[in-house]
Amino acid sequence: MIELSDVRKRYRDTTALDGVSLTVRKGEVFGVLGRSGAGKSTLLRTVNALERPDSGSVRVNGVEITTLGAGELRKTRARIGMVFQHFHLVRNRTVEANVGLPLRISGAGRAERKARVAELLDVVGLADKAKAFPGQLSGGQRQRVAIARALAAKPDVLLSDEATSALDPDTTVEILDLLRRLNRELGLTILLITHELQVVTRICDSAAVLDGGRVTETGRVADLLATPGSALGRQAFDLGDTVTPTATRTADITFTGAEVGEPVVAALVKRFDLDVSILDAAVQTGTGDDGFTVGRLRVALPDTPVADEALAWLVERGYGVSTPEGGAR
Ligand SMILES: Nc1ncnc2c1ncn2[C@@H]1O[C@H](COP(=O)(O)OP(=O)(O)OP(=O)(O)O)[C@@H](O)[C@H]1O
Repeated sequence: MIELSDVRKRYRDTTALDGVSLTVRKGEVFGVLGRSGAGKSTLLRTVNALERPDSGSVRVNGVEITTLGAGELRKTRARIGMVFQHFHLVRNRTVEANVGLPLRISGAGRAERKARVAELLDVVGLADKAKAFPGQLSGGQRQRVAIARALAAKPDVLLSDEATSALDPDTTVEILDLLRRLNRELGLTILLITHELQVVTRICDSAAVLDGGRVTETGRVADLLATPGSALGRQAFDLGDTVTPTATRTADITFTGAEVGEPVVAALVKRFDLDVSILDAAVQTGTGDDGFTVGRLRVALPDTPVADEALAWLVERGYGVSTPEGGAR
């Protein structure tokens, strides 16, 4: 659906994108996670052709957009919706006028506009706010209006530029869940950029971590979380700097949905007669890939050959085992 291949972009002495390749499949929610300055906005702007990369290929729906002329570009852009951190609504227009704006621009008649706007406001849960002005709405409601407007032209792709960064935690969750629902119900492909890990773990099927203009890891979110040594997993399971008692070793055991209920510590104690202490634990659940649960447990074990054997046994059974520094065992 969206395919970037070796995309490079420099601004004078700054390399914003340094050979970015990634694939967003049709119908998925894909998150690009990165710190400020990582290149996220530049990446998003290359996808809707607001920015032309210096080199590399950007394909949207099979169309190479880096070489399109103005007319073709307008057509392609019409199939791409966009939402922003600060909503960008027209203040002195009502909610319904804001949502109907793209339809007015594309020349839709009054009756068609009215029907479509009513439908869109219903979808985002704001049917009762049609006559309100943006200034009378909460941040979350404004973002719903912006989402309705982005959907007006029935795009195949929605690009989200930090859509929840200006919202409080509860409203963030509401907007994320709305995006997820739109993805499911409309089959909408969503590419979002964010610096918030929670956005990725909560609604994304797949993700890429962007650092210094490079993709440092990419894949399905559940797989990235389950992979020992992944940066996403390290951030998500922030197990901290737990002190290892002397004469023991520390191991991180990562488990996925199917294994969550298994008493792994009890198994180690019983089967290997080991003295195991739980130092820390965290679980991540997401709606990506129709729901996943991945957990990580930090344990202290005696530094003995039996402990080696026990950890190898866990690996054989499909658990991820790593040292807390992040290196895979
Ligand atoms: N128009 C521009 N001119 C010069 N430098 C730019 C321009 N746009 C971006 N940059 C630089 O490119 C790098 C990547 O910027 P970009 O805005 O893509 O990062 P970002 O991850 O979106 O950051 P943020 O989350 O702070 O918006 C930064 O070093 C930035 O200063």
